[in-house]
Amino acid sequence: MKIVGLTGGIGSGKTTVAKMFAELGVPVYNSDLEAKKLMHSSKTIRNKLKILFGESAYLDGKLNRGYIAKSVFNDQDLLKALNGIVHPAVRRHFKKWCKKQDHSYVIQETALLFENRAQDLYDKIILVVAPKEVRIDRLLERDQSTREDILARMENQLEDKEKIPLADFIIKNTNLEKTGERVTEVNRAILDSY
Ligand SMILES: CC(C)(COP(=O)(O)OP(=O)(O)OC[C@H]1O[C@@H](n2cnc3c(N)ncnc32)[C@H](O)[C@@H]1O)[C@@H](O)C(=O)NCCC(=O)NCCS
Ligand SMILES: Nc1ncnc2c1ncn2[C@@H]1O[C@H](COP(=O)(O)OP(=O)(O)OP(=O)(O)O)[C@@H](O)[C@H]1O
Repeated sequence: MKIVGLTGGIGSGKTTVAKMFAELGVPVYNSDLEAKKLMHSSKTIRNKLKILFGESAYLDGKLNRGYIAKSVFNDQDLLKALNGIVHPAVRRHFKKWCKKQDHSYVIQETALLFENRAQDLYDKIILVVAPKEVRIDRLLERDQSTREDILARMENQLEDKEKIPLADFIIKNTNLEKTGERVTEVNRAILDSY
């Protein structure tokens, strides 16, 4: 079974594109979602996060996302420490998940693929792109975040122009119908390449 990475900057439309692949029968692993589940369910991770962020890491037993986000996206060392706790656990969990899938390829949706220099873990890499201002507008509409919050996350991610030469397939996501057509095309190209 081949492993395909699906990445893109914040608000590019990774999850939207991942759902389109899932509709074509491709098993999809959402790293953001699974990371959060692990941060909730793993006692080891909970304890490490409490040491790093104090008791405020959890609020009423639930991950205090707002507090953690505010802390890490303005502090590189803290962000590195958080990534160092969460990312290895996600990698282990993903490997186990893969063993349960039955398809010629699976997709791992992950925001920080190139940032983590994880290219070698994948057989193919799909990059979702959209203009920065479009991404910001989408996020302002979707979340309660401010422009400043969004820019702080973007600053911890590579620019599209740095990622484009490193990807096998680019999906430009500005028009949903065209994105759907491109997803069908990329799925076919991946199936034909094995
Ligand atoms: C800081 C947290 C609590 C904020 O939660 P929140 O629900 O607001 O955001 P969510 O996880 O849905 O991420 C939304 C987007 O933010 C960006 N983002 C998230 N984590 C990071 C990070 N470590 N570095 C840069 N950008 C990030 C990505 O574009 C991501 O798609 C959360 O993102 C987190 O726990 N991050 C650390 C784990 C991680 O790196 N996850 C991403 C890949 S495994
Ligand atoms: N082509 C599009 N046209 C209009 N809206 C879109 C399009 N693609 C995605 N959206 C909307 O933009 C927002 C961001 O999309 P999505 O959640 O798929 O991005 P993401 O890259 O997974 O985001 P994040 O990095 O925050 O996880 C969502 O509200 C989604 O419905």
